[in-house]
Formats: sequence, structure tokens, C-alpha cells
Amino acid sequence: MTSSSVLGFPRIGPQREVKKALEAYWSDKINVDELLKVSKEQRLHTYEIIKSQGIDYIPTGTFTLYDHVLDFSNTFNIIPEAYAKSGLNPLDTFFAMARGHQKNGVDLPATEMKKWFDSNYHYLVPELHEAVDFKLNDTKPVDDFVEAKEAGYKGRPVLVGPITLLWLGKVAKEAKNPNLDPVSLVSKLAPVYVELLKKLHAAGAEWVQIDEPILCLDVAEKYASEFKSTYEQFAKEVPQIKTLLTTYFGRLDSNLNFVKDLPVSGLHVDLDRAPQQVDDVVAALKSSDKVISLGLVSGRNIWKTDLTARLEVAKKVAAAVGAERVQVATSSSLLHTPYTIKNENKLSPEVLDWFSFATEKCAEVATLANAVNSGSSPALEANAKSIKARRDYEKNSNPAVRNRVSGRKPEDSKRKSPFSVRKQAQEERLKLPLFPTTTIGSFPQTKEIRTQRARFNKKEISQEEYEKFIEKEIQHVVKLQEDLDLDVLVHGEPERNDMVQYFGEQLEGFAFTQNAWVQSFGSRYVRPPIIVGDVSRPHPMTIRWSKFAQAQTKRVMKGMLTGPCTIMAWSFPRADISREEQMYQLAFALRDEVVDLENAGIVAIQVDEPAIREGLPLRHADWDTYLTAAVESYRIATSGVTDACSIQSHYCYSDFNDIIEHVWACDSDVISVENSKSDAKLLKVFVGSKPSDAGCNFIGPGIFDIHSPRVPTAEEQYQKLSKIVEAIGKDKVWVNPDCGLKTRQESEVKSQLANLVNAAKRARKELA
Ligand code: MET
Ligand SMILES: [Zn+2]
Repeated sequence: MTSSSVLGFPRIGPQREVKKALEAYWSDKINVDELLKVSKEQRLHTYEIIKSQGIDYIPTGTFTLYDHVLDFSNTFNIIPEAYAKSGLNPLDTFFAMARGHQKNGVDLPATEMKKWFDSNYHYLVPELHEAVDFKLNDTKPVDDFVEAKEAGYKGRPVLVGPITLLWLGKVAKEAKNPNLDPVSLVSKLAPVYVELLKKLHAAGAEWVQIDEPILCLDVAEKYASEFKSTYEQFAKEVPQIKTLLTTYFGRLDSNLNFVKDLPVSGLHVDLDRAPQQVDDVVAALKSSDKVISLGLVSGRNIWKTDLTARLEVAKKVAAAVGAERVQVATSSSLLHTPYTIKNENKLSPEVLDWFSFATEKCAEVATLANAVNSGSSPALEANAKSIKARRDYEKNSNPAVRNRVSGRKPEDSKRKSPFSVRKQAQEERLKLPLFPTTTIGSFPQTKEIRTQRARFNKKEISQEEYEKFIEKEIQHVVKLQEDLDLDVLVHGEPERNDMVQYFGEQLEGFAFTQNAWVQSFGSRYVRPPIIVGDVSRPHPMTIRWSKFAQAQTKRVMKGMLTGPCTIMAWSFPRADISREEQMYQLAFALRDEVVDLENAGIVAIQVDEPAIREGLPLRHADWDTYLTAAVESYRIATSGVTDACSIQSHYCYSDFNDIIEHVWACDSDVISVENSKSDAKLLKVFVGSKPSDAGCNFIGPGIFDIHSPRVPTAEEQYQKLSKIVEAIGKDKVWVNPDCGLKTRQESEVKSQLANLVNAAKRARKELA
């Protein structure tokens, strides 16, 4: 009998219950018992959903109050000393690592966040050094399993695997050897995993799912011997428990050569992202007795699965190795998909029928597994009908859009003059001091803003009233920035629910959901729009608000757009045409907006591309196609303006090593980058890497962390700034925070920015 499983499920609650509880707890509105009660309800609710859709193996331990990687750092006692010794209770220590803590004399910044592989989910980076005292600091994986068991669910605990966990980490300041490879610590960490596996077995777990997604990366090859010794140790010391080695987001390729011999009980492979690997995997495992878990239902998109096609794959594998050795599963955790289509009431039935969210994907997995066992079913037939309807729809293309993309010419992606010429024109037009200060775009999205938007959406207030309200917000933010004496202002983005959704809603070719929230980090969830057809811009999108904002001030007001790659990456893209084609379509739509902004009197336009890096394919061999399209589409979007218009880009990560040449190739005039927590590693990349006449002469490495409510002093920000100036040269530096301020409170932002402006003013005196 072929069985079914899912690898993980959204942990935010169908109505964002967990977000609400967390934020209430952080602002002292509910106590810890209430927070834990909501968490437990949500865990049990999730198990019930998965079970009721007919799934055999239910993942436990994937629920988290912030981030699952941080959960494991915490469980294995990977806690930097400052946090461990803070005197906070364990839960608040956990939250301090996640989001910083500044209360009652304790002042701790948040630890670093990074993107989880090629997704828009952020994890907290474990900090590792030779003396980390790995031990079981808590038993969360066991507790979660027991809780599920007591409630009547057959759980399969999920662990982030030891090699992946270490590889995701960074070398802590305390390390003796700054070039330490965190993975080299695995021999110390593995015994703690063994202890945990024993406890899980004692608690009644039959299987554990051990996630090692780095097996889909080129780098894994280097760790073949660590994989071997670690998994041999598990097999030797805890032979009673069955381990499902779980890979996802890509293909194993040559890593299969060593993976096939690891002494695990089963191997999960992603056949959604990498269907081509199935034959190799079967051939490699055929003569073993390992279970093969087939990731046939995507954990990364929202499209209904073509079950007929995927069933063929499952049947083929079952015929080769025997049905009892086959599990049908989601390709990865469903964490990246929304809860259920049942929460959607505004999409037409035709459109809604194209989609499948986490709950429905569970049902798809079950349908597939059943079909392997007992042939066709009404569910399978209904699915075939839906898939056909979608395929028919996909045939409707927009010829104007397609022609613009296929007929693109070299001059479509070239600024009129090189940077050296543009620089002068911009100096004359913008007239900025040394070390110009600015912010990245958004100001706090206050409760009031959200309430008014909700009222407008429910038609409780008229368009006119809503727009008056937005105008008032913009005036308020402009005044605030003038009072703070910032040089380049922003309108604050109060009219935007989200930097991608806002554009999607105004472009042709997108569909929107009411409740399809997906976790981005911690209590921050996004509701990605869905690209369903060819993309075009039926009308200007931001001109009205940028013009209004510029009219409120004599200072430079930046126009603010989201770039083509990011709109694509933070939407659910279509699966029937390439990502590259979708970026180009977006690029031309944005190009028209950029030109309109300049014509409306805007002299600086920021086009945010925070997603370029996370979208990088996991395998180097695939980078070129992607990066070429990402850079070209950025250039198409931004090159329609005159030399005097300052094109700015923004990236919120500091990992530039791999893509720096492509950042220069985007040919923007100023870039701002997240930096405040990168310990100067970013600056090293900038020093000396720039080809002589490329763009980006100005760089604004962020000097404070916007994810944290903590207020760094002017002194602290000045110290950051002077290091930056020293590294990249005084004529090149802009001064800004890491990213937009939308998740902060206004009171925090005021102090953070006042200190930033102070730091810049001091630098003008002392570093000029
Ligand atoms: C994730 S990048 C965010 C950039 C956007 N302009 C903002 O300030 O919110
Ligand atoms: Zn950002």
C-alpha cells in the first residue's frame, strides 16, 4: 500500500490567530498562558485538517512561535552568550534572539535573519563557534509529538537536519577561528540529535522526517563524509527509529551518488521542482529496501496539481520498487502556501477552481496515494476537468504584451549616458549635501491606516474619504521627515497594503485573494498576488500619490516602485510560461510608470529589488539564465528616464558576494542595502569590485536594523557610518536604515531616525 504524507503545514492559523496572539503578547495585552493556549489550539487544528483530508503521516514539531530554525537553535542550545545570560525567561530569550529586547535594562539586538533557500521566508541565523555547548536545552520536538499522540494523531516528527542546520549558521564573534566552517562542528552536535532521536522513539515515534535541503545544492558534495558519518551514527545508535531523509526545492544531481548509500530508511525527493530526477533516484535506490517519498504536490505554488500526470509518475515508481515502498507527499513543507481556498469568497468560481492551497493540497496527496492503490476516482476525474479548463484559459495571451517582450531592442535597456555624465546632471538637479540621509520608503503602517483601508475595502467609507485620509498621512510623514531634517524624503507608502500586492492590484494579469496569507517571518505574513495571465499596465499606478507628496515639500521626494524580479518572486507566478518571460512583461509595465513619474516632476525614483538574490536558482548551472533576465528587466524598467533622474535600487540582504557584478550591471545611480547586522562583510564586497564606469557610485549600507523596536543611539549609528565611510570612501556614501519602516511604531522610528540624522551631521563635520 502506498501511503501519504505532508512535510509541514502553515503555522499561522486560518485567520492569522498566531500573529494576533503573538503581537498581543509582545505588547503585554495577553499573558504567556493565553499565548500558549492559542498555539496549542492551532497545532491541534492543523493535525485535524491534515488527518481529515486522508493523510497517513502527520508532521509534528513544525509549529513555531517565530521560526523553525530558531526553534532548533534553541533546542540544541545554540544561544549566543548575551542572550543566555540576559536573565530573561526561556520564552523571552527566544523572542529576544528573534526580534531584539529593550526593556528593564536589558538591551539586546535581534540576531541576523536570512532567506530560507530560494523562498521569501526568513530564518534566524544560528551563531556558531568552537565552544558552543550543544545539549538538549528543551524537548520541543518530543513535546509536540506527545501532544499530538495524546490527542489521537499519528505524528511524524520533523527535524531540521544537523548538516543543514549548521550550514545555515554563521561564525559567531566568539569563534577562535574566523574561518571556521560551521559544518565541521557536526561531530559535536550529532550526539545531541541521537539523544533527541532516542527520546522521540521512547515517546512512540516510528518515523522521523529529517530535512536536509542542502542536498539540493552544489555545496553538499563537499560534506559527503559528514553526511556519511552523521547518518551512520544515527543508524547505529538509534536503529529503532526510521529516518526519512528529506530533500526539497531542487534536484539531487550528483549528490545522489553518496546519498543513495546513507543508512536511512527512506529518501524524499522533490519531483515538482525537479521531476527529471525520478529515474535516477529509482535506479539508485531500487536494490535497497528504502522507502521513496515522492514530492508530487508542490509546496511552493498555489496551482491545482495535474493529478493525472503526477499519478503516472507515482505508478511508474510503484511498479519499479513495489507500492509499499512508495509514499506520496508534498514536494516541501506547505509553509509557503496559504491555508485554504475555503477562505476566499471574492474570486469567481472559475478562477478559484485553478487553485489549491495547503488544505486542498493535502487532499491531492491523499487522492494520488489512493489512486496508486485502487485506480481512478471521482476526485481524480474532477481534477482532470479543472486542469483542462485552466489549460484552455492559458491559451488567451495578450499579443501586445508578447510582442513588446519578444521585440525588445538593446536600447530598451540602456540609460542615455554613462554614470559619469548622469552623476553631474543629478548633482545639479538634486543638490544634496555630503552623506545624504534618506529612508527606504515605508513609514509605520499604523492601526489607523489599516482600519481605514479595511473600511474602504468594505465600502464603509467613500473613495474620496479614503484618499483624504491617505493625503493626511502623507502630509504627516512629510512633516515628520522635514522636522527630522532628512534630505531625501519619501511619501511613506500608506496607500500600500504591501509592496507587491499594491502593484499587482493595479496591473492586468493578476488575481487576488482575501485571506491567502503566507508567513514571511515571525508574525509578519504577506498575501502574494497570483499571476494568472499576461501582465500589462492599464493606467498609472503611483503618480497621483508621488505628485501629491512632492507638492508638500521643497525637498527631493523619491518615487517608489517595486522591481520586476521582486513582483514576480513575491507573487505566485504562473507555471505555464517561464519566470524570465514574466519578469520581462513586468519590466515593460514598470518602464511606463517610471517615465510617467519623471514627467510628473519626480527627480529620484527608487525601484526596489529585494528579491533578486533569494530567487537565485539553487544550482549554479541555472544562474545565468535567471540573472540575465533579472538584470535586463531591471534595466528595461529604469532606463526610460533622462540623465538627471536619480535611479535608486534597494536590496535587503547583505549577501552580495555572488551577485555583485549583476548589481553593478543594473546600472542604477544609488543603491541602498541592508547591512546593519552584517559585521562589515558587506563592505568588503563593495571595496574595489566596481568596474570603472558602471553605475551605483552611491551606496547606502543600512545603519540600523528595522526589524527590531530597539533604538540604536546616535553614537552607535555614527560608529557604523564611520566604518562605512572608511571602507567605501566619503563621496560615495548615503545614510539610511536597512529597509522600510512599516513594521515599526512611530515613536521608535522617530528616535531611530533622529539618531541617524545626528550621526550623518556629525559625519559631515568629522569625516568630510
Ligand atoms: C522589502 S524592501 C521594502 C522596500 C519598501 N520601499 C519599503 O520601504 O517598505
Ligand atoms: Zn528592504
